[in-house]
Amino acid sequence: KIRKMLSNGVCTSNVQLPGKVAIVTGANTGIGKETAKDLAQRGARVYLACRDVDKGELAAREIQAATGNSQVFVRKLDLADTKSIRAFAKDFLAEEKHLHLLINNAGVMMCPYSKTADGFEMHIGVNHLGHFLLTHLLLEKLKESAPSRIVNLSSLGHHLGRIHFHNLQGEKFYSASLAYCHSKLANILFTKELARRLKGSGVTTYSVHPGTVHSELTRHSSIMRWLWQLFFIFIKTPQEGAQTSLYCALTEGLESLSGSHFSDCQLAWVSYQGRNEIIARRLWNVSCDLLGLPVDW
Ligand SMILES: NC(=O)C1=CN([C@@H]2O[C@H](COP(=O)(O)OP(=O)(O)OC[C@H]3O[C@@H](n4cnc5c(N)ncnc54)[C@H](OP(=O)(O)O)[C@@H]3O)[C@@H](O)[C@H]2O)C=CC1
Ligand SMILES: CC1=C(/C=C/C(C)=C/C=C/C(C)=C/C=O)C(C)(C)CCC1
Repeated sequence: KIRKMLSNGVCTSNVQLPGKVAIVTGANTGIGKETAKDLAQRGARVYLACRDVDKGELAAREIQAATGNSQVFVRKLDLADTKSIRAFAKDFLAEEKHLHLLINNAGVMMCPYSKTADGFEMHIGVNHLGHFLLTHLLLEKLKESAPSRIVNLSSLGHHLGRIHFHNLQGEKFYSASLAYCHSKLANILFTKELARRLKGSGVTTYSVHPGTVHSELTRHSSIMRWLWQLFFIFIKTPQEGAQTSLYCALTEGLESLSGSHFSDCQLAWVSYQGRNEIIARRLWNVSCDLLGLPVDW
């Protein structure tokens, strides 16, 4: 009861999604799985974009059984490898005529220093650059399918984040927890800049702090796992953690708030850096440069 009282924010939308197509990244577990389940329950065709297809298949079967929706598919997507991201997008674009919801949910936290296949530091590489490239590759389809939405999972931790352009890959100095926060700030800046560029396109975008949620995110930190267990009463279930993503994906009339940050199904405060349009534009340009993309898309 106490936890229910503390975990504010329930997506109360009754919107049904027959004929709608959604992608949820990192949907084999945690918040992503619950988000995918809810979208499937509403009748959407849901693609679980997972780096481990076997884990994805288990989740898909569970979702199909729970919702009675057989239109739940698993596709391989490793956000730590731009080749995998491009292959995922190519196959999806060949397979589907529409894309109405892109939930950029997958994430890693507090990894020991490591690099993606393309040499990016793991947090910025997976959490920001991977989703940046994925969004780029799917944007035309989202525009063609408008009204459509992109939801980016960020975190309260973005408040501790800074974009150190001279050390974006953590090569000069590295802290596993701060690297996570930097990448979550990048998610917010990406959302803001994307919203600005998408004005009038019918595609809107939102960033989300899901709350503090029981999941596998703490896998790299025994202290975090211990804290989560000790204070379990304050920690949301993945289903509760999915509510703000669902709110942003489904709530009618949210279009004018494109680019905003949400927590507990309401507008949430963003750090000073997270509101800085100059940093947002510079991060956009640097991200395009790193990924070999044109700046205007
Ligand atoms: N839990 C929390 O308290 C909070 C979570 N968030 C954010 O919510 C989002 C979901 O997290 P949560 O459900 O808690 O965490 P989980 O660790 O439970 O789930 C993360 C998902 O991301 C996937 N993933 C990780 N790396 C990659 C990759 N390289 N390519 C594709 N998928 C990948 C994981 O796959 P696999 O199972 O194969 O590892 C898993 O499916 C994250 O973006 C996180 O930052 C924000 C604030 C708080
Ligand atoms: C201070 C405090 C807590 C708060 C933890 C917070 C605020 C964690 C945030 C985690 C994030 C943002 C993770 C992923 O992005 C607990 C553990 C509830 C227990 C009580 C003491």
